[in-house]
Amino acid sequence: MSHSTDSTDRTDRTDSTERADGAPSAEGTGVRTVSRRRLLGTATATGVAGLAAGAAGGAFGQAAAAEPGEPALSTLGSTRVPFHGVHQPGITTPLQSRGQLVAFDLAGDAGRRGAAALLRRWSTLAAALMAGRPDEAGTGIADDAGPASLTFTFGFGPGFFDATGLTAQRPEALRPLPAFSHDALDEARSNGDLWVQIGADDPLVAFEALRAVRRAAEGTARVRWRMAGFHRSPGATARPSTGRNLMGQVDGTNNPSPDDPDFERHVFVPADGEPAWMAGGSYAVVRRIRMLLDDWEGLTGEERERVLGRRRSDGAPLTGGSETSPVDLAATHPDGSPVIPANAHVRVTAPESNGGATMLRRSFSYDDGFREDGAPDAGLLFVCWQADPLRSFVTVQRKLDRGDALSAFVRHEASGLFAVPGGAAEDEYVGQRLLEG
Ligand SMILES: C=CC1=C(C)c2cc3[nH]c(cc4nc(cc5[nH]c(cc1n2)c(C)c5CCC(=O)O)C(CCC(=O)O)=C4C)c(C)c3C=C
Ligand SMILES: [Fe+2]
Repeated sequence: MSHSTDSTDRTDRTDSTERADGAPSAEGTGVRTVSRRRLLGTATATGVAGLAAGAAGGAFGQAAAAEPGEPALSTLGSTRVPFHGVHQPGITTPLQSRGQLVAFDLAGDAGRRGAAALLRRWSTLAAALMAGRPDEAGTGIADDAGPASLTFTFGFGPGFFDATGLTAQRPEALRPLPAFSHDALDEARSNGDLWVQIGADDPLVAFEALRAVRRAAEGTARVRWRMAGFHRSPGATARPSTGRNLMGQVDGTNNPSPDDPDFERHVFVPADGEPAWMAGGSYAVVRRIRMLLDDWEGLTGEERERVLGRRRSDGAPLTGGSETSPVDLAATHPDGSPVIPANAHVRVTAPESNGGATMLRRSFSYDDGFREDGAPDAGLLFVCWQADPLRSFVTVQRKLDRGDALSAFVRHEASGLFAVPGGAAEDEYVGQRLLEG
């Protein structure tokens, strides 16, 4: 575990107001274009950022060059992430500003053949849209935009295996999550046979992608639930920095980094792991966690910081230093009380408090308006990735359930656990090793 940069939501995106011909762009148009020289420079920058992820088999962005005589797309729009690879995209890809999470249930007569055909269609579609090729079956929602770092990530829920006659292939790690005492789960918005995570740096691109996966599923699977999330827009801050959640906290600091020697082991199923079709894959835990924002905002700034164990202003631990300084869990005040309170969220969740349990958190915020009682229906679409959910998420969530100061201000309202197979090779579709194995 490193206390270094957060690999998931920091990226070397270059903001430029130069036009394709090198002249500065018109003030106030909001359009950002880049010169070819700048574009290549940016491609290198994003490539370097991506190589860390790429070394872990993750995705990296590439800025697309414009056709001669055509204005270049902005770096933001033209950045694309490869679909094929050892791991699926959307796990180590820097977190995009828009997320669409959608779960499907297979139709009763779909069976293994129907499921295989669907995964083949989805993979073809994802590869095309992520490369910036238009969806011929669509209505052109995102016609003017580049792929904007679009990613698709496909997963299987526990029910998928019975529905396709592949019960014997169901991973041991996909056992249903235990009930936690603070859960208030809505079954209609939980679980599902299939799960698709879509990320993009443009809302229209993300929405078109959602429409496309839904259209391709027609007759084979129907939508069970859908959740839309967001994260800070690239370029919104003076320099790339860890984003904040809707409680105002810097969130993501202590994520494991692809540079950590243990990263692969913690996040991905090894090449010789079980079951064999999950090699290079990962398990995603998805939790819709509503924040009790009115209660939270009723606390003083100091109280909020003690709930978390970090400063609001810059995310530094209460034991001092900067955002990336190690959290000193042993530090005490002169009266002997711990500087990081016993029930502070960062103490309860730290790997040191959980026998080394580690997960990669890659969550979106959500805002679904107001509930009937007037309270905000907003919070975190918590998504975490790990090689072993029992060892990682379940261990930490059990501990949170027993005594986490943050728990008084959140409600877990929906839940899912999905087996996300490894990435598809060039001549493969996602899940082929399971469905044709
Ligand atoms: C079971 C796992 C976790 C759940 C559920 C969870 C919910 C949750 N977390 C925040 C905000 C923050 N969490 C932070 C750190 C952190 N959280 C978890 C796990 C879960 N969080 C871990 C493993 C860690 C890292 C611990 C460490 O190694 O120090 C932080 C601090 C900044 C950071 O490191 O990311 C914040 C902020 C919310 C709001 C939330 C539910 C809505
Ligand atoms: Fe947390």
